[in-house]
Amino acid sequence: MTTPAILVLNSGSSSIKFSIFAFERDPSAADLVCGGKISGIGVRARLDAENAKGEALAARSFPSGVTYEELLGHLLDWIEEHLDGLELVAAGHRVVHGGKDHVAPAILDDSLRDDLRALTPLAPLHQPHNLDAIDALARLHPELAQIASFDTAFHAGRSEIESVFALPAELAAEGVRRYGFHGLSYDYIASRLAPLLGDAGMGRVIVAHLGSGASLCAMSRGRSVATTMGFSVLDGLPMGTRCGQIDPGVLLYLMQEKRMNAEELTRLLYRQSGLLGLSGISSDMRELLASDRKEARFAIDHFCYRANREIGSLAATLGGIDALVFTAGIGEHSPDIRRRICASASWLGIEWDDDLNRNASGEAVFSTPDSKVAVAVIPTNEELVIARDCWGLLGGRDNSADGQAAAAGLQ
Ligand SMILES: Nc1ncnc2c1ncn2[C@@H]1O[C@H](COP(=O)(O)OP(=O)(O)O)[C@@H](O)[C@H]1O
Ligand SMILES: CC(=O)OP(=O)(O)O
Ligand SMILES: [Mg+2]
Repeated sequence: MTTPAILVLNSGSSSIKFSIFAFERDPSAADLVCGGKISGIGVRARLDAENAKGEALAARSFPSGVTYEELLGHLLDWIEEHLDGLELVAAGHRVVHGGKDHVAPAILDDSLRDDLRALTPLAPLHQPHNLDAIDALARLHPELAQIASFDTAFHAGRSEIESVFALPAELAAEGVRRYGFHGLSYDYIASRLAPLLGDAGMGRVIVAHLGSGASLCAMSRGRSVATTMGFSVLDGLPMGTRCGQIDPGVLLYLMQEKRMNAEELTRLLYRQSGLLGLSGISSDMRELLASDRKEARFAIDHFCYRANREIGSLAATLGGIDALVFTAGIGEHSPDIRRRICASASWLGIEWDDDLNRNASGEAVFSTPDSKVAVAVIPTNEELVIARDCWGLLGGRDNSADGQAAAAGLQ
């Protein structure tokens, strides 16, 4: 007897996460069979995996210089060797950019893959890796249904005022717009707001997704109202290696005076800026927090300063906030960064309990009972959102090619 299962792959800028869920009902966290990640890509890559009970299945480091493609190959080999008793019926992928046309999860076919490849210049740290994972899996399992879930989709319902740049209108019609990203993460967090925070969760909420990539999302009733990332994943907060918000005049200066071409600018803005560029030490927040060098402290100070400025801006779009929620690598694991951001945003009515913050593990509220604004940590679960998308497209129907096409409305 084999258990039907969904494999979910989430390729981020510094990590490849995976989860395998049993595919017998609309998935919940309880249907996880095993999962893990390759983390520290570009810094100190390692693979960790565990089963549903939290028991370690793999813990392995890779030599420096190992490429993203090689790591993906190692991960897929590891997964193949651990499919005992499981029959994969679908694979779901996080795809960072869906562009203006793809605003709902979809079954991958050649035409969708071509569309998504064309968006690579808008997300060069992500889109090629997302698509490479899709292609690698198609080679290993040509019959397997593959599904794309888009980071941009959660933000698709924002107002036109929020979504445009003040550029000639033809450019917006062509797709030069603010899309917003980290939508799978925000979608998951939105689903946890009411259970954890009650009415405050359904009110005006800012979610801070602070990972290698970092953004903020202002939500009202669990829907995206405004967000810090824009046309590409460069905008908004400074990140591990990305610059965040920048005056476009800087780019004109670099082109005209420094003669930088598009490739050089791409390298500078996506790979050499942010925490890495500012500190000259590392893109990894853990390493900066552990360093006593003043450059590391300055980079962290700037990161927290920018987060506070952007929280102010998003709070203005909501007319005040009822809750502030932290998630992703830094947001979930660094009480220090959470404390600093709460301290600078305390003018919004935030009061927090230091002990609760320091000891937060899993989902945790760490505001004081009198705080006007609830403050919480919610570990994100982009993989579960993707697994549910797979279920929504394929679930409850027969999983033959005909059944899948019918489920997707293709027949
Ligand atoms: N305990 C920790 N304290 C501070 N930062 C952490 C901690 N654990 C992870 N991080 C940071 O989280 C970031 C990676 O976040 P993650 O959401 O996993 O990244 P990705 O964008 O690749 O999905 C890195 O900067 C890492 O240093
Ligand atoms: C959209 C984005 O920046 O993703 P990540 O944080 O996973 O790099
Ligand atoms: Mg991520």
